[in-house]
Amino acid sequence: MEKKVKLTSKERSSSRGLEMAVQQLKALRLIFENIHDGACVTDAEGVITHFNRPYGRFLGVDPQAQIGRHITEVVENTRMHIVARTGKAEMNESQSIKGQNMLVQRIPIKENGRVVAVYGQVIFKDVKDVGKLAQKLSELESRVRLYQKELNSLRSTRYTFESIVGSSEPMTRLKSEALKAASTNLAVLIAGESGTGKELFAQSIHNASSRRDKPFIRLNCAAIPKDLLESELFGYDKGAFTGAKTAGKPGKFELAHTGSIFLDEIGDLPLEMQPKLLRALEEKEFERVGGNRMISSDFRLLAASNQNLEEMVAKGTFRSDLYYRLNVVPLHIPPLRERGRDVLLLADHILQQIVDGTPGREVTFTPAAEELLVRHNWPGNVRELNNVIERTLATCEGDRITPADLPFYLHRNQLAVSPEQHSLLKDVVAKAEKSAIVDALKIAEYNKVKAAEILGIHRTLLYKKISRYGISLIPG
Ligand SMILES: Nc1ncnc2c1ncn2[C@@H]1O[C@H](COP(=O)(O)OP(=O)(O)OP(=O)(O)O)[C@@H](O)[C@H]1O
Repeated sequence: MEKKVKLTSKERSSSRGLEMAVQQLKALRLIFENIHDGACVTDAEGVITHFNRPYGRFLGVDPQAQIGRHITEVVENTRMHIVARTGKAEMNESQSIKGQNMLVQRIPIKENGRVVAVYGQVIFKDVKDVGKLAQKLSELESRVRLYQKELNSLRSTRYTFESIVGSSEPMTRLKSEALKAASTNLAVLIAGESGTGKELFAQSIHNASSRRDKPFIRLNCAAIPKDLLESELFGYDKGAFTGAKTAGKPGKFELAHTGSIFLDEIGDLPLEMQPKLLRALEEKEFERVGGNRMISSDFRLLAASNQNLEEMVAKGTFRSDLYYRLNVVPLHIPPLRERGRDVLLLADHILQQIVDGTPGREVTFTPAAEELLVRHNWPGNVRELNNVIERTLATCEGDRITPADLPFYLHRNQLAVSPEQHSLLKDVVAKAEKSAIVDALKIAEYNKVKAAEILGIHRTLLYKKISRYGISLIPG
C-alpha cells in the first residue's frame, strides 16, 4: 500500500510557487509562440535562445533548430548582437528581410544594469497590412485612372473635323485654317453667328490637337449669372461664400489642366471680370475665390463669340488687351446663307442622321424644296436647319419632302439679294430675322424658350434680338 507523504507547510508553499512558475512559463511560451509577429531572444553574445514559430515560418526554417546559432547566421541585416553590446533599445526601425521592409523592435533585457538578453520582434502583420494597403492603393489608383478617362471622355468631345459637313470654298478654307491651328498651342478666337458651328470647330480643334485625350472644358459666359462667373472660372475654397460647398470646388481653368478650355459667348463676359481673365491667361496661374494659394494650370484657350468683339472694343465694352490675347488665331465661320449649296449637304446629312435607324425609310427633298432651303436666310444657321428638318420629318409622311412640308415661314423669309446689293444685306437680314422671330413667337404661342428652340438659337440671344428689334410680345 502506498504511503502518503505528508509535506511540511514550508514544502507546501514552495511546491505551490514552483507550480505557479511552471504555469507562468507555459503562459509565456504560449504567448511567445502565438503572437502573430516573429520574435526571438538572444543572449548577451547574440546567440539565439528562443525563436518562435511565426518567425520560423516567415524565414522558412525550423524554429527549434535555430536555437544555439548566432543571430547573424539566421537573420540578415540583424542588429540584435549590436543592441546586446550598446544596451540601447531600437524601436520601430526598418529592416530588410527577404526583400521586404519589416518593422522591428530590439529591446535589451537587463539584470542589475547588465544586458543579459535581447528580445527582438519583427512585425509582419503591419507589413502585410501595408502590402494589402499598397495593393488596395494601386487598385484605387487604377480605378481613379479609369474614372478619369471616362470623365475626360464625357467632358470631352464628340466632334472632329470629319464631322464638319461642307465643301463650299469658304468652309474648305476655314477647315484647313482650323486644322493648322490645331497643331499649335495658340489661343483661337472663333467668330460667327449663333448656330454656325463654333463649338463644333472648337471641339474639332481640340480633338485634332495633342491634347485630344485630355479634358475639353466648356463654359458659356452668357449662361452663368454674373456673380457666379468668377467661382465657375477659378473655383472656390471652403467657406468662400454662403452656400459654398464645405470642401470647395475646382473651377473650369483647373479642370482644363493639360486639356483645352472653351469659353463660349466670350463677348458676354462682364467688364469687371475681364482683367481677372486676362491675368489668368497671361500667367496661367490664379487663386480660387476665398483661397490663398496660387494654382497653376496648363490649358489651351479656345474662345467663341457671336458678337462683333472689334466693335465692342471700339465702344469700350470689351477690353482691347483681352481681345488681342484671345484673338491670336482668328477663325470666322461664315453664316449658312453664305455657304451656297452646303445647305443641301447639311440638310441631307441631318436627314440621314434622323432617318438612320428607321429601317427601309429613305427620304429625299424635291428640287423645289431644295430651292427653298438654299434661298432661306437661316438666321439660326445650322441649328435652325436641324430643327426645321426634325419638325418636317415628324409631320411628313411620304419619302419626298416637298415645299408644302417645310415650315411656312421658310416660304416668306427668302434672301432676295444679289451680291451687288451687299450694302443692303444687313438691312435685309435684319428684316428677315425680325420676321422669322415674330413667326417663331407666334408658332410657339409666345413661349420664348420654345421660340428659341424653333429658331435654333439660345434663349439669351433671342431676348437680345427681341429687344434689339423692339418686337412686341403681346399677341396682335
Ligand atoms: N458644318 C457642320 N456640319 C455638321 N453639323 C454642324 C455644322 N455646323 C453646325 N452643326 C451642328 O449644328 C448645331 C449647332 O452647332 P454649334 O453648337 O457648334 O454652334 P455655335 O455656333 O456654337 O452656336 P451658339 O452660338 O448658339 O453657341 C450642332 O448640333 C452642330 O453639330
